[in-house]
Amino acid sequence: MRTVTSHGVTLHVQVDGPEHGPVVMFANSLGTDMRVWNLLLPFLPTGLRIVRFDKRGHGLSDCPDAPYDMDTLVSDAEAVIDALGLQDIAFVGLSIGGLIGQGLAARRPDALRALVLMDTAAKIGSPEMWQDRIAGLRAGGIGSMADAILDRWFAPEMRNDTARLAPWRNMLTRTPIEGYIGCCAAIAGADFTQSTADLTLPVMAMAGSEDGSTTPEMVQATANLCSATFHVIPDAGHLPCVEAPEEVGKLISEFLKEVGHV
Ligand SMILES: O=C(O)CC1=CCC(=O)O1
Repeated sequence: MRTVTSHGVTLHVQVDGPEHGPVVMFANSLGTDMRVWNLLLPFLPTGLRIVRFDKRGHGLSDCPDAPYDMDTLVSDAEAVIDALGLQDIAFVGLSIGGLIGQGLAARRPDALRALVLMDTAAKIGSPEMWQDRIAGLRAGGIGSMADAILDRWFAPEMRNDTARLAPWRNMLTRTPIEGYIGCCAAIAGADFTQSTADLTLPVMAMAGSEDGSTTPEMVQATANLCSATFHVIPDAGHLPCVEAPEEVGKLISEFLKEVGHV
């Protein structure tokens, strides 16, 4: 376990693999922490230097009061890159993590060599939708919305498997409310349509066929913006790295080979 400080906020960082291995850096989604990648990692090539961090307000990172903005979340990822001296990074971003990845690719073309956009888009939802969610969270807490959120996260087979679902429900409902709301506010204000259209690095995008949050159509529209290849993961929702880790691992491994990262 390591820590990096960004704007006075301590971020929890985990680095695994050989010091000089090709770097793959991950950014997780709203209401999850870096453990969302645990099932996927065994399906990636050996010898990678795997860098994960908990974005502010999530996991073991500090949780300042809401609201946050996307510029700050991108700066947090940049602080991790600079503190660890990372270069030639293949960045994998899930949902809000994919927004962070798009912002980072535009801001730090010197540091990123490839981007994987997983169940994300250049713009997710509308500011009104996020303000409504924030109002609901302030009124009833995350628990009051957990069923609706899990319906978007997972396809029916996993949703109906109480034991398999339990750790993810617990991860979601144990997310600090300020951290969750802070990130909702950041998503509400983020629109990378223009800068993502200007990206020149290789990008691969994917979406779970049953994703109720960033639908395959939304993800494909963002893939088209930046000439990314696009894949649909059958029978998976918003977190295909959890529901279909082997298939996601195969796609990422092939992409890393295609771009000469491994
Ligand atoms: O809760 C959702 O709708 C899923 C989601 C949207 C952005 C994110 O990171 O997760």
